[in-house]
Amino acid sequence: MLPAAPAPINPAAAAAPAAADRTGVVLTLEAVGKSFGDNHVLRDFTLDLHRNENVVVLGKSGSGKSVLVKCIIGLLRPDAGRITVLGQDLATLSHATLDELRAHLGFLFQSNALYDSMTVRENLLFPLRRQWLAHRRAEEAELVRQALEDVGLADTVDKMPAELSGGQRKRIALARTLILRPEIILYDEPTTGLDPVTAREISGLIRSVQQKYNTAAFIISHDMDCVRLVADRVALLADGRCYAQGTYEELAHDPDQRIHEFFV
Ligand SMILES: Nc1ncnc2c1ncn2[C@@H]1O[C@H](COP(=O)(O)OP(=O)(O)OP(=O)(O)O)[C@@H](O)[C@H]1O
Repeated sequence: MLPAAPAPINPAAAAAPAAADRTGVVLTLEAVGKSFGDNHVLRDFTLDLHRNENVVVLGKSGSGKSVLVKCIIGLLRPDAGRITVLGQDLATLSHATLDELRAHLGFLFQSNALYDSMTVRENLLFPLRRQWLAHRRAEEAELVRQALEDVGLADTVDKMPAELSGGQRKRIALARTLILRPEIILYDEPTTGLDPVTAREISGLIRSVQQKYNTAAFIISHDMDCVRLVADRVALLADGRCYAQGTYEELAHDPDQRIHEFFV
């Protein structure tokens, strides 16, 4: 069971799992290229993500992080290279198969994308019903309870999003993602707009989710405190490629100026 929020994050609990099983590759980006006219946003971008691994992609504004995420979820088609998600080459998939594959991916958007006119319970039920998991109807209440407990907000089930704080809305958005038990979660700037304490709690929660569900996460973040807390590996996107990758500590001590400037 995950620690109830908003318990202070224990740095030890937020550390990388010591004996994590990282044998399986769940996402492969091989020499991915994407241009818009003369704007060559991605050129030869290569990166792997393993099961139970959190990879954070760093990059300057406009470097192509969102384009990369859109390519991974099949909203944009790369001009070059190959993207394999859970063993499936995206370029070969029909719309229907791509939709099925997306059911194994969770997204946490910067905006949270909660439905304001729905209660927390209805927000959580929405993805279940959209995925036509009708056979699970009997379990729905339990799934909602478990997902809310995972994010430490079991008592908010009948509230409206407008009644919640920014940090609570982020947690509910994560609960809504977790309810489908995704194998990979994509986080887009998960701590943007939150105060430092709440941001740290969300970072701890990202770690807790990883440890409880063995999920892999592909995380876009500018918040270096979040990066330090959640990343097993950091990849730097520059000039359209994976300019450098390593642990937070490795990159933080790299003398290369282009890497160093993110860590000062
Ligand atoms: N649909 C599109 N059509 C044309 N150009 C696009 C499109 N989507 C993105 N771009 C361009 O691709 C480049 C990278 O954009 P992207 O949004 O991926 O940057 P980012 O790294 O996510 O930036 P930020 O950190 O500011 O969100 C930008 O020059 C942008 O104008």
